[in-house]
Amino acid sequence: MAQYRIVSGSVAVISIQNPPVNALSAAVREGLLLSVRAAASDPLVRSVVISGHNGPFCGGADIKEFGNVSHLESGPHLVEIFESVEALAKPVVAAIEGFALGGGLELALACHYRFGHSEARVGLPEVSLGLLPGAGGSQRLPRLLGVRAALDMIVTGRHVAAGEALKLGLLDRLTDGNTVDAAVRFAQSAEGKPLDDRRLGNRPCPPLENIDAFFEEALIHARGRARGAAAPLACVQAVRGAATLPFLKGMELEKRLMETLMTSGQAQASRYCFFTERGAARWTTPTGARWDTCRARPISTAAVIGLGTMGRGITVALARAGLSVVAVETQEHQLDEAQRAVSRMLKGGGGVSYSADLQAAAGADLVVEAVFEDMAVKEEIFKQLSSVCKPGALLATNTSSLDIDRLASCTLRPEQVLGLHFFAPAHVMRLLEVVSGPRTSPQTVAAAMQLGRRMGKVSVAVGNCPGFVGNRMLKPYLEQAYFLLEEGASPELVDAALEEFGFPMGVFKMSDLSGLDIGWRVRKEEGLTGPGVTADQPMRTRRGRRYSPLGDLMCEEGRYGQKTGRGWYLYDRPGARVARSDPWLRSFLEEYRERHGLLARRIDQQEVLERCLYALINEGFRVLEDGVAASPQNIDAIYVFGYGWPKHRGGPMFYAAQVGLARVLEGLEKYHKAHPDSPHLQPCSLLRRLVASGSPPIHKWSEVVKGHRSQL
Ligand SMILES: CC/C=C\CC(=O)SCCNC(=O)CCNC(=O)[C@H](O)C(C)(C)COP(=O)(O)OP(=O)(O)OC[C@H]1O[C@@H](n2cnc3c(N)ncnc32)[C@H](O)[C@@H]1OP(=O)(O)O
Repeated sequence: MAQYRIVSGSVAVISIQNPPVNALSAAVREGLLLSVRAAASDPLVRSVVISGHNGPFCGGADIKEFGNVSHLESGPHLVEIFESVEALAKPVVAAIEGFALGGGLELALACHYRFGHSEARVGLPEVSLGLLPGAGGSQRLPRLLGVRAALDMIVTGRHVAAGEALKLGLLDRLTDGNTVDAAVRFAQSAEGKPLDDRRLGNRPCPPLENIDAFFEEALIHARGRARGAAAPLACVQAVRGAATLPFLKGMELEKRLMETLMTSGQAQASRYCFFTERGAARWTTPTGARWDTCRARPISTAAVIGLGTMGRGITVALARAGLSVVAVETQEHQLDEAQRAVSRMLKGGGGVSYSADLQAAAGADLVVEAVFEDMAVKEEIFKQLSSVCKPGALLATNTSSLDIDRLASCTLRPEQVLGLHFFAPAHVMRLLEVVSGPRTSPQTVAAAMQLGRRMGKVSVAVGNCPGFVGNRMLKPYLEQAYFLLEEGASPELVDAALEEFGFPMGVFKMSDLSGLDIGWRVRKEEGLTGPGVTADQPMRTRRGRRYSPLGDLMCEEGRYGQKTGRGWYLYDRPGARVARSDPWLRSFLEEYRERHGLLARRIDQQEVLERCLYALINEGFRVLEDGVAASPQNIDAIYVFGYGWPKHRGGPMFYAAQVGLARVLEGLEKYHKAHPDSPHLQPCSLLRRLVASGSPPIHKWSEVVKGHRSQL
């Protein structure tokens, strides 16, 4: 689908037409090539403008076709089309509005001139799909911008705003007006002028000194950031080809690298993440409410109660989304400090007012309570909010694990109570768990989901249970990590295995960063440790299950992690970030093992991964079984956008499918046999049923889940 028309007597305007993002589907590719040929052969046509229909220039290749070889191979290939564009003997101008991304920018690079709207953005984001710019982009961009700037864009995949693109030389001109009209005028002025120098395929790459050393360093840098992803490294190799090989040889290299990436599990996983991120917007809840059947009331004013780290971040996120926010902190000294911190983050006032009085929340459409994790305190606040707030106002808690229903019961409006579980730092992290209880109304969920989108979050609707989805699944993962320490592993060994898998941080470094005292407080609330535990109770057993008191003992020593300068690792000072091994911890673990008659054994990285990840995945199946998450895709979105699960591994449930459900089951059976006192290792019945049904692909799991739901 490409529209072809002649304007101003001599300019062929080819308009890509494939809403919503004008992706280059087989039909578009067919239409584009036919149009280019028509323009080439029509003697009346003296120049060409390529644009996108109804706004965006082009969002790139059609990602939906990638999983389907027959679709991908039908119609002309992008490389062939772009060659025809570049070879055209008449000037071709790309008129870029909205965005030119991936194949869209590669098309623009094949044009002889690029006109952009001042609000447009351009980029080669293929790397985040586990790919490289495989339609000439890796070869043409370095020839236009030079190696450094091109490599940065290709390896990071970042979107570049029009102003920067102009400075880089990626766009030739900008306009604030109608881009197509401006491009048409320009195309006419270029008619008959020589084009050889405008064809990037004809140009050499601008020279670079110490080319070998430059790429050596680029590779090391990319490897350090890639966390096991292959695409960034392939991008470096392809750009090196552009810098060192003639164009056609470089194109051959690009093709070879692309073929390897395209068929890889990593590209499949990254593509899956692209769609799970967007699919989360089509939410459903355990009570049967759906995204397409309820309308959300817009929220324009909000109050945040409690201005600790979370409350401040939430205030910033809400203000940046354009809401007018009143930030409430009853402790005056905290209020002053918070006001300064929020203003710094917002670089000014940003529509936020401050108060020490809960009454200030009276006029808000939404209240987010973000005080510390103490049920009694939260209950008291919800009681007060119920009477202070205007009718219709939504009351949300930012608890990470406490019971939403209990808080709803403290109010006279349980249908307007929900959880908004932000992740720290709340103004940065993409994930938002929108937690509904059995009495939360569909309109309340709809409003929260809409607000999440406004804040630029990946919002996932989940049901209410301890820890919701993310933290519930994290618990068995953490538990296995503690057990591994008891059995002979070190925090360094466990973290190395997880970081090699692709997590930005291993479990113990993560725990030091977020603070060991948070989990300690939750365990005290749950009666697992603290004054409620009697002296006659065995230290390593709770409620008939294996329990590791290691985290509690660390807290009793005042080792809360980075904030105290000591945790699972040692830090130079409280608040410092660089983790060093701590000889104290080694002795502490040795003494602990001796005291409890535990024999340290050799533990390898494979066991670390299988015990920690399979336990987490197993809980994911339970979450599905219970209906707390609506789909495995939602669980994966939570883990990728909130817990650092590497995108190129798709998320825990996708990973389980990729490893093979039968293998995961076998692993869990093996470990449960070795550790029968650890119920999290006992394979859950949904996993067993899926394996018994022949391990269907992930998008078919819901059929097996359906007949199987427990009543929450
Ligand atoms: C030989 C191979 C050569 C080249 C390789 C490539 O070109 S790979 C593709 C490179 N392009 C991209 O990675 C861009 C991906 N898209 C985006 O980043 C955003 O969608 C975009 C374009 C910035 C628009 O964002 P916006 O927030 O406005 O919309 P949204 O993301 O919700 O997307 C709307 C619907 O369009 C679907 N979609 C987006 N891009 C593509 C695409 N390239 N192919 C197919 N479909 C695409 C997206 O899934 C949404 O669908 P929906 O059903 O509504 O969820």
